[in-house]
This record gives sequence, structure tokens and C-alpha cells, in this order.
Amino acid sequence: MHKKIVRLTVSDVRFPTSLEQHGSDAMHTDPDYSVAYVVIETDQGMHGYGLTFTVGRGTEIVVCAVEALSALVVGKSLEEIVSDFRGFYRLLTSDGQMRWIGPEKGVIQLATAAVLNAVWDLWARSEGKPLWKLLVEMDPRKLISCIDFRYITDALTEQEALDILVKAQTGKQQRVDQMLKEGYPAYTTSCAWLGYSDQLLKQLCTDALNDGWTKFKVKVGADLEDDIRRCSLIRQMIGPHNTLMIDANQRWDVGEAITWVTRLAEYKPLWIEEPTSPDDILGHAAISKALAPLGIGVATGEQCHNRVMFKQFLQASALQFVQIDSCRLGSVNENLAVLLMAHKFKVPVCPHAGGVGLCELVQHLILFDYISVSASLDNRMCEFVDHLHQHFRSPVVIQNAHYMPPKDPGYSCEMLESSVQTHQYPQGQVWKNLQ
Ligand SMILES: C[C@H](O)[C@@H](O)[C@@H](O)[C@H](O)C(=O)O
Ligand SMILES: [Mg+2]
Repeated sequence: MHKKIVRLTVSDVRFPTSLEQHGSDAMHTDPDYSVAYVVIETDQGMHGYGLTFTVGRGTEIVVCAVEALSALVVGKSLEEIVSDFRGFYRLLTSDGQMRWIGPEKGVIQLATAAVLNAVWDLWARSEGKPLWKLLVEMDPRKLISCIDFRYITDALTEQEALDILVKAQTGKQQRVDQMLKEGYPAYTTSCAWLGYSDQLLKQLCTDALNDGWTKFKVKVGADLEDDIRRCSLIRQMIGPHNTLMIDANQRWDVGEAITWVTRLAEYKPLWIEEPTSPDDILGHAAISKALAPLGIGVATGEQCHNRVMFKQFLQASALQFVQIDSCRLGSVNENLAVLLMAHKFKVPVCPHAGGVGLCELVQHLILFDYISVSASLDNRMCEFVDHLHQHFRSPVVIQNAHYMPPKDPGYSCEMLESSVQTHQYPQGQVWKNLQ
């Protein structure tokens, strides 16, 4: 029976995280973790839930963009969409008029992600599977048919992508069993947001070590003396064998990035994340080259706006860790393309999840990457932040610093109705109380 999508609603939902400096970094000093939250409904009363992440002001613009896209979704049946998902992706991203306000970047791509995340959620629910399982059990040809290869065939052809997926069928069940038992390795960013005091940082780091965390990311980039003090503190606390990463959130120019990170090299960071403008591919390549002798890689991706950018980063050896984002790229469809390209270029994928709902979403993609694409855990880990999970119907499950595979059908981003109500901006009770 066909499931026709008859309604799409979108809400501006914001959490006042800036009050306690959760999520703060060198460029986003007062983030209010927010989402444009999408619910689609079928004529049979089934729902699909999707979101895209923002940091407060401007969420209303993403909401507008989702509304502009909704006419392309409402009236279609799920079966119609997934029988030609590539075509549907293109319909959204290459609409003859709306593509002018992208194409495939910025607000319109964030909106595309929110809408398509809801469609993938609906698809997984209608199959009664968590999204990662839907992907893992899908025929490789069908998976390929969801990807738009336009602009990337010079780096990865459809045939190459198919070969990667077919090859990874070997040992797949073993990897599924391993993930169900052990989970996927994670690192935490929640101990060291830039606005946290040293005292809080110490407390959170102690707690995290007690909970079994071994990999820690620290925000840097605003003040070198502060960075030296904070990195030295964390390195002392976690010891020489645990892993440290640093994240500058695009604060520096290229030369400045190299000198600054060189000063922090003694704390042995595995990577410097977003050292400079997210669009500066050659700049990232120069930084990668300069830092390689120090054993420090470059990581980026949370603001890498589409597969074409990732293609060039990979072609230019401009990054050593690919940080896919479930809401920045055009949903699962575009993330599949990037996972496959990263595999071809032999660059590990370590997803970005610092936001609300991102952990819930991206865990599905990284499980798929391990089980069906990379078959490797070398130099790989998924970000975790310990904020706002209580607002989700199927929140992430972390055990011993690993993401345990979600069991509920869907893409895990359905929010509690009461949370949506109270956090709607500006009319929700939480915001009224803050006025
Ligand atoms: C504003 C946000 O919290 C960012 O700081 C966050 O996404 C961060 O870059 C991360 O890597 O988690
Ligand atoms: Mg980051």
C-alpha cells in the first residue's frame, strides 16, 4: 500500500545552552543549540521525523527554507521517492528556481537535510528497522541509486562505489555482531568547551575518566596562553596514552594556524580541527603539510557544505580526518557519497556530533561506514557530547565510551512533544521565562 505524504510541519526549537556556555568555541561564543524540526505525515497516519542543527538566531531562516521545499515533498508517496531517491534528491537540490539560493550549500542545504532526514526516518520506520540496519541490509545497487554522483565522477565512479560496497559484504555479519556487542568507539568534547572554567574542566575530565573515556577534544583558538594552560592541564589529567584533539572552529589564517598549533604540539594532539576557513581547501593542504612532521593531522567537515567540497579536500590531501555531518550535507544520500569517497582516498571518517540531535543521527551513519564500507576502526571514532539527549524519544546509548547500536525503528531524531512545545522559539515556556 502506498504511503502518501500529506503534511509537513516545521518548528523552530531552541535550547538556551549559552547560559552555561555549553557548546562554546572560539567563534561561537554563545551558542543556543537549536533545530529546525520537521515532521512529515502520511495519509495512513505514519510519521517521519527529521531535523537540522543550528546555534540559535537564524533558525527562523532555515524554517522558511524548509517551508519553501515542502511543496516538493507533500503529495509524493514514500514508494515513489525511494524508487528513485537520486531523482528526488535532485528535485530538491536542483529545482530550477530554488537552486539559485544554493546550490547545495548554506541555508537551503541545511533545509534539504532536515527534510530528507525525515524521509529516511519514515522509510526506516516503515521497514521496522533502525536506519543503520536499513542501510546495512540494503542491496548495494539500491544504495548506489540513492546517491547523486553529479560532480564527483572524476573522483569516484558509480562502478567504483558499487565495487567498494560489494567487497565489504565479506565479513559483514561478523561486524554487525561485533557492533551489537561492543559498540562503536567514541570521544568526548563535553569536558572542554571554551567558556568552561578550569575548575569545571577538571571536574568533568575526572568524571569522564571514571566513566571510561579515553579520547578528549579541547576547544582552542581564542588566546594562546589559555590554550597552553588548558591543554597542559588536560594532558596531565589524561596521561600520555589517552588521546587529545584540539578544535579551533575556523579562527585562524593559514600561517597563524601553523604557528599556533606548533606551540601546542608538545601536548601531542592527534588533530587540529577546523584551523581556518572551511572553504579554504588549499589553505588546509598547506596546514596539513606543515603539521605532518609534528604528527598532527587536520580534521574538518562540520561546515563542509557538500560532496564536491569533500571531493576537493580529498584530492588535495587537505585533510587527514573526514568529519561528516548528518545535517550539513544533504542527508544520508550525500553522506553515502562522502563515506565512499573517503574510503577510496583511504582517509578515516570521524563524524561531527557537537550539537543537539547530531549524536542521535550520526551514529547510524558511522555504524554503516564500519559494517558496509570501511571495515576498519583504525584511527576512527565518533564524537559524543553529553547534552540534551533527554529530549529525544530514543536517545543514544553510550556504554564504556562506545555508541551502542540503536534498536528502535527510524533515524532516532524524534523529539518528545513536550520538549518541542516548551522550547519553541519564541513562544515556548522556556523562552517566555527568559524574557
Ligand atoms: C557551536 C558548536 O558547539 C561547535 O563548537 C561544535 O559543533 C564543535 O565544533 C564540535 O566539533 O563539536
Ligand atoms: Mg568542531
